[in-house]
Amino acid sequence: MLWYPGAVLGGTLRGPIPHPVMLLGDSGVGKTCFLLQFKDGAFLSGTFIATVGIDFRVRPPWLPQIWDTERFRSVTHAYYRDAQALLLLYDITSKMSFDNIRAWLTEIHEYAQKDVVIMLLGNKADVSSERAVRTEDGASLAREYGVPFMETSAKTGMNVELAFLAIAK
Ligand SMILES: Nc1nc2c(ncn2[C@@H]2O[C@H](COP(=O)(O)OP(=O)(O)OP(=O)(O)O)[C@@H](O)[C@H]2O)c(=O)[nH]1
Repeated sequence: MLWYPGAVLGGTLRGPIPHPVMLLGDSGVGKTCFLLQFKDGAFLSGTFIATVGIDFRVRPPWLPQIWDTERFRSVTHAYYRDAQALLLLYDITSKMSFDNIRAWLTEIHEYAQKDVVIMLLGNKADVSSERAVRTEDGASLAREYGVPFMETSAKTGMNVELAFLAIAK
């Protein structure tokens, strides 16, 4: 466990976080935004996020222990081994991203440590008009795999800090 310095987190969260935490999930589910929301409460939309994404690829100094896995695809499996906690995201407006969760979990069980802490997150919960995955379906899949679940929004910040707190327990 380590304590993240306030400068890294911003906001109010101070506490032990498993080291390291990885964010997983299909492209576009909101991993980068989720991380940014956690880091400083900011939400970036549209094209600007692509620019930010380039910085993520070289892992900025303020982000030493949290890896945005999509950007490190080629070495992902090695990183799985070191992860103590995984946040697995799908997009509630994308049925495909939800359907792919089973494949992600298979990969996790194959490569991650046996005692890794996993949490399933249905992100973009603020876009209720375009919802394609029911909350019950997310909860039921999570039950099937024995992992905790909640819906989040990297845009409004809903449950973002809570998710990191939950995996820190
Ligand atoms: N409405 C809404 N949009 C979101 C949310 N999270 C992310 N987005 C948008 O979804 C798009 C993809 O977000 P990213 O954070 O780049 O997704 P990613 O999972 O990092 O995608 P890759 O980098 O391709 O792996 C962006 O246009 C974001 O603005 C959310 O909670 N609500």
